[in-house]
Amino acid sequence: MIQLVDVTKTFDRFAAVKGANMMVPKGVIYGLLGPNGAGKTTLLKMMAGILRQDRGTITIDGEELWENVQVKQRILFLPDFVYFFPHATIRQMADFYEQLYPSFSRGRFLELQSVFALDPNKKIQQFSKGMQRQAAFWLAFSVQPDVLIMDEPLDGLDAFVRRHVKQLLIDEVVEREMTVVISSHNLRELEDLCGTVGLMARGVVQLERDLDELRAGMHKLQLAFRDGFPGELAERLDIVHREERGSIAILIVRGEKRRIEETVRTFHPLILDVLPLSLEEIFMYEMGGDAHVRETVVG
Ligand SMILES: Nc1ncnc2c1ncn2[C@@H]1O[C@H](COP(=O)(O)OP(=O)(O)OP(=O)(O)O)[C@@H](O)[C@H]1O
Repeated sequence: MIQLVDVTKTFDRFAAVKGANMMVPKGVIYGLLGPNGAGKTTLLKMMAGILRQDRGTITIDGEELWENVQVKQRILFLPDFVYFFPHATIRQMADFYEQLYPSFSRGRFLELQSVFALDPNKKIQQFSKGMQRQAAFWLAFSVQPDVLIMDEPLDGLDAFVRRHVKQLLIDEVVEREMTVVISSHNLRELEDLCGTVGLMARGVVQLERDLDELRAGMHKLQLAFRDGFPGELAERLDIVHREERGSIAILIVRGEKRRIEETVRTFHPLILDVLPLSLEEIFMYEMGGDAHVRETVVG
């Protein structure tokens, strides 16, 4: 489990991360969402032990991270701009990773050659940007880390490779209980991958949600009543949004579907339809007040 408590990082008096709290259980894929400049990269670098926080604590399975070699050997960080030694080939980088990480698996490296289809003896700098990113994934999966932290890693990968990489991530989580933290400014990019999403804005993790719970906790209703919408019903529901289209009322309501239906039925509606909401719609309503964050994250 990764835990951040009251973590702050300031650059030249500018607080990029301001008292952030975050909890990532073992064996989940956690999506860190947020607009440009929200503080995601700064937070991930601290979580990977590359940057030191000014205040607060970061622990992995209860152990302090900073300058703790044993803990850091279990973590791999994939930055948004991946660095390779000048003139190095994938094979040479693999040799380097093998020295650095006791968990590096030569067998896994050879196995993944068929997935990534890159020449391991070619200089990485001669690959295209997307191919270099694939090389970084190939090496990362060969390291078999307990914790994989990635900063917008899917940018620049074509749809085919992206699907393969997502599947490999899911397999590693299911088979080895690897913990994954992945940042993006696009909810759509993460929704088929992540179980939990944290939303970061202005240096703070504003909300953390389990996506299944989020989906189960908000619904869209279409309702009609013989004598207009009963005022008492509005008081008994947790209404996030309401609009009228002729005699039909459209409501966005927080709560469990069965309970909402039971409550509405006691008012004898002529029409009661409960419609599913997309994750994007749910996020939009959850972040109602913050139009900038909402637009950047859900597009
Ligand atoms: N080394 C640094 N020195 C000064 N300011 C920095 C430094 N690194 C980050 N910042 C500032 O901290 C804020 C957060 O930056 P960060 O890169 O963490 O955001 P982000 O959420 O990853 O953004 P993006 O989605 O654009 O990559 C920005 O205002 C940035 O200018």
